[in-house]
Amino acid sequence: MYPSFSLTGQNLALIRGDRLLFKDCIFQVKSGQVLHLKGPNGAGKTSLLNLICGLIEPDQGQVIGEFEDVDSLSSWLSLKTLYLGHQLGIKSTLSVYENLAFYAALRGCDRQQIPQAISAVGLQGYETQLAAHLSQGQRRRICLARLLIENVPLWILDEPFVALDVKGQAWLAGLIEQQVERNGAVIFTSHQPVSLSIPTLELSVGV
Ligand SMILES: Nc1ncnc2c1ncn2[C@@H]1O[C@H](COP(=O)(O)OP(=O)(O)OP(=O)(O)O)[C@@H](O)[C@H]1O
Repeated sequence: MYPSFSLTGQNLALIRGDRLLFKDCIFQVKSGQVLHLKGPNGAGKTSLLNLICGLIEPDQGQVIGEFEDVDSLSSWLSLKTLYLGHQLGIKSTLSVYENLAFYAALRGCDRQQIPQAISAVGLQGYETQLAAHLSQGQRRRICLARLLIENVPLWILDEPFVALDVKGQAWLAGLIEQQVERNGAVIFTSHQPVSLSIPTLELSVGV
């Protein structure tokens, strides 16, 4: 079980280019919770995820974190968060295994978990295939295998269900539920309805 934590967005406003994407945006997600960000294309969901991760600064308001063991929110986020964005972060010239070994080394994780993770995402038999030669859904699965290798309490997932088949979507929903059972938290965006068997917080992003 992960130690308890919370992230709170207080009266956030964000301008990108010359457009106000959102203002007076308030949210809270605690360990053991799931937050689904909703809104039409261009509403600012990815921008809000970037803001929560500290990659961009709000024009107003702030994100406050409560957590143990780490002295600043930026340190906590870099150690305790896995952010899987639209860009999969997969290197085409590396194999499935090598892509995951790269992230395991980066995060100081045990490589021995990689074969099991590859199998769990349905890529057994593809270990030595270059990512360039895989389908979009299979490339997405490499990226999702990181959830099984990097043992962190907060998952931030931007459209994680895209390109997954029906079975893959159900598998990912189950993985999110397991993360919550471990006292982790998940913030995700999805244009598709997502059926989770646990209560889900929702936030509509936009002005
Ligand atoms: N660096 C930037 N400079 C200027 N405008 C930006 C920048 N980044 C994003 N935007 C604009 O902010 C708006 C919101 O983008 P964002 O990606 O956050 O939307 P979204 O809700 O995630 O959309 P989608 O559902 O299509 O993924 C868009 O109009 C986009 O063009």
